[in-house]
Amino acid sequence: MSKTRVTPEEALAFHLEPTPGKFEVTATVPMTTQRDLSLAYSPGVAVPCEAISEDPETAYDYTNKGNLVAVISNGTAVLGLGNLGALASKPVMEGKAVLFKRFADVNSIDIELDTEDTDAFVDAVKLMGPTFGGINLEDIKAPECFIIEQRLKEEMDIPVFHDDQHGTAVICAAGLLNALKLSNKKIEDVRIVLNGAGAAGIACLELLKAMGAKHQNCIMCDTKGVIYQGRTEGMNQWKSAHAVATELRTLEEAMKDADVFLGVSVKGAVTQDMVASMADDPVIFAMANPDPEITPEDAHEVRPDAIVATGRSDYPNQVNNVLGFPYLFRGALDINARAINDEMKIACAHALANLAREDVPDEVALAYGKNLSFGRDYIIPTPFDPRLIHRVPPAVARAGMNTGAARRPIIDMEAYELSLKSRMDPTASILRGINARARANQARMIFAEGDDPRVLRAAVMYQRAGLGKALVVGRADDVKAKLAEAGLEGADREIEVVNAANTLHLETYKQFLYDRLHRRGFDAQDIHRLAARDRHVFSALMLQHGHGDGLVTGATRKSAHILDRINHVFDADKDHGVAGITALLHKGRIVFIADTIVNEWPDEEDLANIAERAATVAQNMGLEPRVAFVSFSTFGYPVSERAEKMAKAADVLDRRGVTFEYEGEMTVDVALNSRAQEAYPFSRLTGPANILIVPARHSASISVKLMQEMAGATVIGPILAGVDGSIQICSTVSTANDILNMAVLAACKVG
Ligand SMILES: NC(=O)C1=CN([C@@H]2O[C@H](COP(=O)(O)OP(=O)(O)OC[C@H]3O[C@@H](n4cnc5c(N)ncnc54)[C@H](OP(=O)(O)O)[C@@H]3O)[C@@H](O)[C@H]2O)C=CC1
Ligand SMILES: CC(=O)C(=O)O
Ligand SMILES: [Mg+2]
Repeated sequence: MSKTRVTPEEALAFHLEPTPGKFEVTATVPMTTQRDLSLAYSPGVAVPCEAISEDPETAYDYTNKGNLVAVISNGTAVLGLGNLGALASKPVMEGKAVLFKRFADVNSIDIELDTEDTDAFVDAVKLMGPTFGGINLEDIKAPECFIIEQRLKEEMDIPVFHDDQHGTAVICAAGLLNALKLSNKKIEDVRIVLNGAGAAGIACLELLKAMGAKHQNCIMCDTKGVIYQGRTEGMNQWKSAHAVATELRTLEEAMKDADVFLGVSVKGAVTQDMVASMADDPVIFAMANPDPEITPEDAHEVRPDAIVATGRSDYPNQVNNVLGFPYLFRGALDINARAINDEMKIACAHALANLAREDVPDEVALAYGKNLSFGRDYIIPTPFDPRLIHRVPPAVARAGMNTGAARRPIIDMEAYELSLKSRMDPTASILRGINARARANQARMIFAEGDDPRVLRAAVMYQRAGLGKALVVGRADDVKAKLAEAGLEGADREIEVVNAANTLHLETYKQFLYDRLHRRGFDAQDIHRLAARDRHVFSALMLQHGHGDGLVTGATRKSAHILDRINHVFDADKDHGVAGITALLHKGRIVFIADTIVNEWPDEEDLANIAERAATVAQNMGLEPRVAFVSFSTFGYPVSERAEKMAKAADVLDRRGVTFEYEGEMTVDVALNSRAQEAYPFSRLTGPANILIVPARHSASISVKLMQEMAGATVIGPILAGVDGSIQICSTVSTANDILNMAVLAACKVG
């Protein structure tokens, strides 16, 4: 993994632009009309106020309390930079707030308290209790942080969690579980040296001991060296609890033959000589921020056998509490927890450790520019792993419910996990319904491109998810080798590998193709080549003959090429009413755009066909279709012959007597915005359109790609509709997950 260098200028510009700081507050309710104002403010607001006064628990229903966390600091231990004071800690606290939002959809606000007085700090936070669903304490130095957290926990009825203590401890434990697994060592046996006896250090050692590390095997150091029994200088009760009977006095002495070094102290506290003196296969977590106790380069130079982690995002193995606090709070908030207890933290550590041992999704590889698989450079999931949001909070919530921390236990855990998926990824809720249908259908899915690792992984996922049988077209030895390379050794035995050499049907396929193509310029030799050597044609022939129920292809070749090949076997063209429909998912909304693949320049009859196809797809995906024929004019103004066909397409549908809603022609804003639609009371649309029929393929392509690039919309499709066989064509940039989604669509026969 290459180091991403950030210059000081870039860092300042990032915080300055586009507006100073890192977030703003936006309203979730309409605030436009007089009526909105009457509801949001006086007099309407009085009603929830009285309801909460009568029953305080309803604050979780009528206010944002249940999803609002305060990140609170006094700036006495800002990262590893020391006591910079409350104001200077604000960039870190704003940063934590946006991490809460980005990774777990927790709303969060930073609060910097200008005091080093423990009582004043506790009083201030306590008084804020009604506002928040949880309190995340941050960068408060030890030992005051222990007193502050303890008192607030006792005196408040919402989770109070000092991130530098417990967030760090959870991640450190998760990473260590996996690092020890890789170096074949047991936590009960290893000698651990921890440098930095502050907030993070004390909590890390406490959790590791709760998970099996032996007191006598753990040496803790601070600025004065080893914390041994009998030491008096620079001590406090929290350090004393970890003092051991030992002759060792310095970090250097302690490091000799140690199996594990954990650094939560300051930059450069560890030397190469110290690392060189460690036991075989040493584990080094240099977690000080922003600069570690020793860089991975320096550690590896003297100990190539070391497993090294840091707190930074620009090295492999980022052991940083960003993997913990968003998900711990998500799980805790979702059960309206009274506290985050040890069981919830340990459940979080195990969920993280287990996730790192699983196959890594392509989205993660794309974000990091590298394929990751469990090993010395990947012992802990990366922050951009999309599975974290639906794997970690349920583990935390379950542990909270089992230990009495929940005010409102979750009844249906499966539904909860699905809601977490859709919370961060709007595709998930739509895919949920069709996934269930696909599972019920148990379709035999043909994956045409068995030489592509993404396709192979999608095929294995399809089968392992219980969606049906995966039939992979490819060479058996190649499939086996590529699966092993992708970390799926032996999975070739689960799927069925099919090819022209092992099928019993090649002659039947060839005869079919010959009958279809011999008057279109194909001789017997061409037919043999197509049937036996072209996997798209071969796969289409399998589907045509009922030797599979659906087909997914397109990951390796452009869609025009694929469509041409499929047309050798099926009538997948404009003249047979086939259309390509692309679903765009953005901000919890789904809009279909058509035609994105088949009709280059459709006339009004074609446009009406496309609308019918798109309506069927929408219905098959559980939506009530509302079609808008879009252009640059609305109901004849401005006048242009280019827009005429869009208005005429609606007339064609009138004649056909279709039963879904449609209207046109109109501009995209009128189509999508109910307020803009108010200017056209005669319109037959009862709400914003969810299907946009565009004038030509180029406008479809431009719209889809613009939404994808500018707005970050999720794209599904193009979904091929109207073919006499369930075929889906994915794109060459598809991830394994995208390919799996297309297989699910094919299994549901949405087209
Ligand atoms: N990767 C991650 O996720 C996280 C990393 N951290 C990092 O851990 C470090 C400590 O944070 P935190 O615990 O909150 O801070 P604290 O101020 O609570 O504790 C700092 C501790 O480090 C010790 N220390 C300072 N300098 C040295 C040194 N040269 N050698 C040995 N010990 C030293 C101090 O010793 P003494 O008691 O003698 O003063 C103190 O015990 C920071 O660098 C922070 O960025 C923290 C949280 C999360
Ligand atoms: C990561 C973090 O919380 C710290 O370094 O303080
Ligand atoms: Mg911190």
